[in-house]
Amino acid sequence: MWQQLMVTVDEDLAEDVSDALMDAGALSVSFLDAGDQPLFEPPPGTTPVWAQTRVVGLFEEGGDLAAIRSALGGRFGDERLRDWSEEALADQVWERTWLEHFRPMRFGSRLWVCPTGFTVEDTDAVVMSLDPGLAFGTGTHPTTALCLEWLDAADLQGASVLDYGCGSGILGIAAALLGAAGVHAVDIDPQALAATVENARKNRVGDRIEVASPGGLADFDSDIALANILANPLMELADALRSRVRPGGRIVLSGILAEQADAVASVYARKGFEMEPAVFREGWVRLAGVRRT
Ligand SMILES: C[S@@+](CC[C@H](N)C(=O)[O-])C[C@H]1O[C@@H](n2cnc3c(N)ncnc32)[C@H](O)[C@@H]1O
Repeated sequence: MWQQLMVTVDEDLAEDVSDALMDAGALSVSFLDAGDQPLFEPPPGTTPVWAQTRVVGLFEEGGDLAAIRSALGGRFGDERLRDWSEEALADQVWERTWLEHFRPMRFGSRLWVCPTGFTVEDTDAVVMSLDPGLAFGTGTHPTTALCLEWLDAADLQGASVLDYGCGSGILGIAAALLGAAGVHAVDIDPQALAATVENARKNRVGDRIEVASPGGLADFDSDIALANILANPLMELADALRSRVRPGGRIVLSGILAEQADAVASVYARKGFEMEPAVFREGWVRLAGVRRT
């Protein structure tokens, strides 16, 4: 058994209360919209913000939740911590719980990502079955979705693809299912490489996907390199990624916040890529470009 401790706070206090719950021994902390209060109208290109957040700490059975409540009240003020509640939870596999809310999703015109056990009633569909394990990449994040839509619209027949920062392997596997002849999938996280191998096997493209850590990457030139990481590592990796894209080949970058798009695009333009206009979604950006010949 486990126990959950929940409290509603104003949005600006949520991070501090989360840190305090972790310091008090929480195994994880998550944020929920606190319910029916109005959503602030988000300015274009930014992520919506809720006025109040329900902060949920997960603890092992037997922890003294009353003492934790009292300590947080003393630190932040009881009046700022509203609607405390506690709940006992039965044992379950936590990293899989979210899969209950994961449903088939379509990206572009024909590419679908489906949790194991679901089917898609569309005869033209290209369907990826996905269990991300502990690695990032289900298609629910806007940056992954932007890359999947780019792949759906591209001609990948016979292409050589690099998936740099592969996470669950979602982008490389999508490329293989859409016709790529070979994919190199790279990550610094061994769990991501393990998830990619397993997901590639499940989607019957294991023979076309090679996984490696950045230092173990084989010598090759790709037609397309995808990297959904974050703006700073993408700028640091510009030379390494350029060296993996053949002249005339394409680069697709995401994990970039809207306000970082110009900086990342100009680094890649300086490295010899003809950059296209950025595509924006929910405060995130996808950049794409062609390596000049
Ligand atoms: C945001 S996730 C993207 C996962 C997946 N490609 C997607 O689009 O959903 C970023 C991944 O990049 C990996 N990563 C971060 N920095 C890296 C680096 N310098 N080299 C290789 N992988 C890196 C992380 O471990 C993580 O799995």
